[in-house]
Amino acid sequence: MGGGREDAPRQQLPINQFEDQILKTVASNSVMVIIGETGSGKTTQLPQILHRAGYSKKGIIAVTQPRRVAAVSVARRVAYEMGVHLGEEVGYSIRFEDRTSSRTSLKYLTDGCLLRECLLDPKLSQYAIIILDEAHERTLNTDILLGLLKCLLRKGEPHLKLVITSATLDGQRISKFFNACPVLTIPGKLFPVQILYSTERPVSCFESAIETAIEIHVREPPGDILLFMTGQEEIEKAISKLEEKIKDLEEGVCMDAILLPLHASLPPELQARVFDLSPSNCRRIIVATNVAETSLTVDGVVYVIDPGFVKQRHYNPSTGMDSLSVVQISRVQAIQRAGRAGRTCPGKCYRLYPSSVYEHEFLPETIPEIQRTSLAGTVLYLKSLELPDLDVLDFDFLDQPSRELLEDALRQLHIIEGIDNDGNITNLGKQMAELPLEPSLARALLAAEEMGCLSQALTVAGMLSCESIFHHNPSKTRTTKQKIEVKYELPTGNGMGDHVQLLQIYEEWCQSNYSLDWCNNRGLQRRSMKYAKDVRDQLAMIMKDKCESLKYSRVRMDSTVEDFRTLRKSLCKGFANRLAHRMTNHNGYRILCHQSQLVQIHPSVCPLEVDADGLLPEWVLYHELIATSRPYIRKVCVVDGNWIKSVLVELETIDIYRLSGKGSNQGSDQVSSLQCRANLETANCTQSEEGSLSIMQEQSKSIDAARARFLARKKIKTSQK
Ligand SMILES: Nc1ncnc2c1ncn2[C@@H]1O[C@H](COP(=O)(O)OP(=O)(O)OP(=O)(O)O)[C@@H](O)[C@H]1O
Repeated sequence: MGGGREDAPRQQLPINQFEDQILKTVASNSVMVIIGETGSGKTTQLPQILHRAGYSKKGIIAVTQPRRVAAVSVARRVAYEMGVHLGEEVGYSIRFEDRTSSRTSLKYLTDGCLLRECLLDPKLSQYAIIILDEAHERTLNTDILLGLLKCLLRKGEPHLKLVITSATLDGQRISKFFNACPVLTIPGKLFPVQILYSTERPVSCFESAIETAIEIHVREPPGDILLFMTGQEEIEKAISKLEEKIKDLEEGVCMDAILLPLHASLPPELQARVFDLSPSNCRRIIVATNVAETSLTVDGVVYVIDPGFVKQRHYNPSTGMDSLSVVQISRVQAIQRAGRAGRTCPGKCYRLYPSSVYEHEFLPETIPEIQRTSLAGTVLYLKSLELPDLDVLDFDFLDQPSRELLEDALRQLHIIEGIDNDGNITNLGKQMAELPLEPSLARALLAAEEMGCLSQALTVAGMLSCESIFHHNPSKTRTTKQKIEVKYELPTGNGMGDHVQLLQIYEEWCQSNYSLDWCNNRGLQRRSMKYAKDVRDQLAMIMKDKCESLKYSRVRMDSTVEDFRTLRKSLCKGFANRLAHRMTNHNGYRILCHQSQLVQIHPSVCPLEVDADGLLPEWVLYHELIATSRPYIRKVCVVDGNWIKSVLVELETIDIYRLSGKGSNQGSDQVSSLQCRANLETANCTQSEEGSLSIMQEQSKSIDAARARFLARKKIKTSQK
């Protein structure tokens, strides 16, 4: 097999038995779908098959992955199999990290990276073949790529071929989307996985997961365990619980254990630890979120524990609110999870739910992200491509997002000046789309460049890009200070909010020469700070290419109150769509852009200035509006009402009909902008628990509606069968 390393099982991988058939189909078609079981070799072998057949002489073979961890680990594996150095013939490209060279012929990259490349080269001329891998995940980016590539191939790009692969996707539906392209189904996998169901749903899934892990550890033969949890906090809790329980086990009753977390906000070097082989006579227990669900082969994993839940973000366009809720996984996800076992030897998957739940309660597929996320970035992106026949509202998506989501995106973009009154992309909008940031943050950077505070804005963008720089939520830090051993207080943001505080923290850290001790003594995670620095450096490079004011992008260490003020003004430009106004007599806020939202400042926000009556600032902007136990705004910055006057006028005049290219209308769709005005005028009414409750109810109704729409589509499909 090529000039790379030989190992028997690799030759036996099911996909390698279909080499001739795959090559014949690719040769005579521009698009094809390959459905093969988990572990059949789609991700690692298919690109090598095409490479051996000479396709990489015509251009690069690209393989997209929805997740960064997968792109990196699979590229590493394929480089190893081919016996080449990573970054040369085989490389990867993820946001803020490119490990490819002019010799690269197999390139693993995240779907987001490929989308960015389309901006610079809409014909993707350097590629011979694009493999859209893990299409079943239905990430927003993969869905956009499906539509764009369809558009590109329809125009007849003879140099380009497309292969869509999945273990569990409905191949016929994709085939129909691509004019009945051929579907090749590859049966079989290398090793069997035994599925074990619980007889009933446990009272506590968490406890049951811990017990199952301990039981496997005590009773089952050697082999690593992969346990799925819903988020970082739960993972940390599970690891300390497992630690306790393992310590309590009698000596000699079982082998040693190594506990490893795996989640997206873990820095790459710690993520990579799960791919190291375990020392002999030692069992690794990997506790992971769904980042470990697809694509990954963690050599040594024999046992998978699947509690059947996942944390899912859901955006409601009528409230502008994101909710992060724990929901049941889909059957596709359950299959993927089980597929993490049985890759290098036979395995077992413990499903902590009965088979009836799997059959009757789980959705067949995951609701596509495009139907449950804010589409401002997507719409801006599509508009920036300026394809002559592309109408964003009628873009050919595999599953159409709701009209409400698309119109919400247009409204957001108009407020931050990314599109004009007729819905056309502005020059600013084009520049925003070129930055690898969400539109609001991109707009704020551009405004900062104009106002002379680019250095500060770059720092804030870097700091906002990490999940949390604090070892713990700062509100908790204050109460458990003794435990965390915080020796020095952090800067406070001078009452102006989180953005200023983040800037002050970074500048002080910079003064300490990026010292580890400085972080430790202040309860900060050095890794997150380092990540913020890397992102800041990358953004500074990008801005340097875009404009000539690099002198401003070097880290300033001495920002003054005047600089804080300019920074806050520039943030107003980007976050004009995320402004909140305090109610007259108490500290509840109303969201401006979305029909009288009532929200509160999240406890994690740094202390804001209060007036003599104990009232918080009148105007704030926020980074996140999220429904947890109640609707909260997080990452908040104090602004001056005088800076946002033009936004308030703008909000009154938005004409959604015109924005969506349907001419002008003075009718009902203006209601929401007028509502914003009404919100301001009636801002003296009191916020009540019912207010919060009704928002939560609204949110859950919206999740239900998305689910119902999804199921309706499934029903139609079944009845057509
Ligand atoms: N890092 C690795 N270490 C050991 N074996 C590996 C590794 N990566 C892949 N393999 C072997 O190659 C097989 C095929 O992996 P590959 O990722 O190509 O499958 P796949 O069909 O893409 O699976 P999935 O649908 O789960 O992504 C694995 O089952 C395993 O036997």
